[in-house]
Amino acid sequence: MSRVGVLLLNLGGPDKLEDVGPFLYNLFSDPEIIRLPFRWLQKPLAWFIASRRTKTSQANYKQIGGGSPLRRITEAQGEALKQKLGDLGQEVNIYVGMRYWHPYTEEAIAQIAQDKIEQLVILPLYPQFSISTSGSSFRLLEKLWREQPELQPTDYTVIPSWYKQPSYLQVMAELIAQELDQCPNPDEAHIFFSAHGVPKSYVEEAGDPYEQEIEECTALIMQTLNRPNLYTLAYQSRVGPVEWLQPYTEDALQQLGAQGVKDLVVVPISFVSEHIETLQEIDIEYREIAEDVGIHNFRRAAAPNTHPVFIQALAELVIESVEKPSFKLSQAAQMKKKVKMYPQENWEWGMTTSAEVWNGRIAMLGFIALMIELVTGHGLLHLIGLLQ
Ligand SMILES: C=CC1=C(C)c2cc3[nH]c(cc4nc(cc5[nH]c(cc1n2)c(C)c5CCC(=O)O)C(CCC(=O)O)=C4C)c(C)c3C=C
Ligand SMILES: [Fe+2]
Ligand SMILES: [Fe+2]
Repeated sequence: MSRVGVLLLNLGGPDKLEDVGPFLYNLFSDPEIIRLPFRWLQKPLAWFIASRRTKTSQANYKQIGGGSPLRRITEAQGEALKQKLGDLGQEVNIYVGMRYWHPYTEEAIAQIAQDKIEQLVILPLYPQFSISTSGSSFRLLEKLWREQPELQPTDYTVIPSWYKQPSYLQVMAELIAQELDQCPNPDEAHIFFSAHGVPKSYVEEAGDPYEQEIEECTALIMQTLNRPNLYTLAYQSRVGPVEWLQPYTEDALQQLGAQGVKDLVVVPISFVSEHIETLQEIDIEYREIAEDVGIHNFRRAAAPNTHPVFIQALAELVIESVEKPSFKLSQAAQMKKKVKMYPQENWEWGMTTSAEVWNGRIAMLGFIALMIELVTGHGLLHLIGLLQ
């Protein structure tokens, strides 16, 4: 029997307040998070935005105990999954690969090679695909294995997205029902799906399937729940002044308040663990907005975390993917053929470095323009909304 490993991909989060600055720098250095026409601009801009955001972000992390619970929860999910798969007769090693903080994806793949894993299942802990999340992690894996082919396991398979998985839909429905049943009139409470947003251009220009997968997922959860409640889908956590997917959570809450909604169950939909956007943004910021507009019974469905039905869902995904023919990172790219990844690379998944096309003179002029803009606060990046 071959040695099987499961690589859980996740975003990562700062463990303590001092980590917030470097974590934000890593995040904004990712061209799948800030899409710029020039690669050389990425690092200076990441440094600039991270420095400006660190204080606010630290204040938010302070409100949830001084750090992200993401590592702890992801590792607990991994432990529970290993146990569950063992019970089902499938012995596996579990690895956690975070995109922007420890334990980094680089560390995970080094360990996978050291453990001589022959068959690897790559499972992103994002139910829906986005260029900015699973796409970014897949791209990193491709790059790492291209640079160090000796680290690549003999066989691997990717699960690109899994929002239709029946046990996942079931756990989401159960978590919502639990909150509805605490309301005075359970059928009258409004269900409010709050998905993490992405800039609108990701969907409209780069072909990110994220919005469509979120909409489909929401409808499937409502079908599984099978209750008569009205529901809304909105997008949270907008960063910067460019347009993101709409409606924005804060606007939708105000609208529902104005319509006289009193009981609300918020459902975080794009992430499977508690993190800063659930514990701080929803539980503190959005609750305050809701209460101000008269929504007095504001409840939130818990994230699936280590709920046994959720762990069952992950186990089913792994078992199915081991049995099926393997699905490669290049196929994940092909499947999303219209998905444009790095803008610097001519909007393709491949590694053609178009940066070389830009001659030194243009780069130097651009660099001077950036420096002037950072000092004066005026210029093209402010105009197109990349700087505030
Ligand atoms: C499916 C989930 C997520 C999508 C899509 C996503 C896109 C996205 N995020 C930013 C900017 C930030 N994200 C930050 C934290 C953060 N993001 C997600 C998930 C998605 N992001 C999670 C789970 C977390 C939190 C990790 C934790 O610490 O618990 C942050 C840092 C926090 C803050 O300062 O608010 C930023 C910044 C962009 C720009 C983007 C799409 C382009
Ligand atoms: Fe984010
Ligand atoms: Fe946020």
